[in-house]
Amino acid sequence: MKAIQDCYPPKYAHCYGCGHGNPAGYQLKSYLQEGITQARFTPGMQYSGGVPGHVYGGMIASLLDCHGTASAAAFASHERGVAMEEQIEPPRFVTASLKVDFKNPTPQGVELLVRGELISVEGRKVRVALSLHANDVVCATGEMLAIELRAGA
Ligand SMILES: CCCCCCCCCCCC(=O)SCCNC(=O)CCNC(=O)[C@H](O)C(C)(C)COP(=O)(O)OP(=O)(O)OC[C@H]1O[C@@H](n2cnc3c(N)ncnc32)[C@H](O)[C@@H]1OP(=O)(O)O
Repeated sequence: MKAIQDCYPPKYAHCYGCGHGNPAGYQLKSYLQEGITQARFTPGMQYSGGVPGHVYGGMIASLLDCHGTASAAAFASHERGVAMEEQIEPPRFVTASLKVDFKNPTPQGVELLVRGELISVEGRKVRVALSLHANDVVCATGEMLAIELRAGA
């Protein structure tokens, strides 16, 4: 199955978190299946937070950020009745607002699961509920407002 980010054309594939054309980035891969988006990622040990053994909060926020915009593009496409991979120019969403709640420490050295669920689509605005899990524990939740860029932007 093709990842949502792998549908981004090369000129939009340089995002540090999710661009498949950025060899120094995370190259996050998100998938839409049965109405839910999911991504899996294991941060390197250099992304240590202040407490030994815990992941840095900025890393967690960036995973929610990149998974959220990918989710918004996939959800909006689905609402329009077309899959991401069927489009030459899929919709481009950027983060206007991202709220993160850190619920539990996120352990290092563990594969993290990031999930997204559609809250609403209102014109160019897509709201996505996000969560990040480690060992089946919810470590963070979030809510994103993603905005579709205007044509030609
Ligand atoms: C093909 C694959 C590509 C793939 C591309 C790959 C992208 C990967 C992105 C990774 C995630 C990121 O880090 S993205 C990078 C971080 N984000 C950014 O740099 C975005 C910076 N901000 C902007 O460029 C701009 O503010 C935009 C594009 C978000 C919105 O500007 P605009 O297009 O002029 O739209 P504007 O009229 O202002 O707003 C539209 C509607 O949204 C509302 N709105 C706007 N901002 C907010 C806000 N913060 N909180 C609440 N509501 C807001 C407005 O009230 C309005 O509602 P109403 O009046 O219509 O009701």
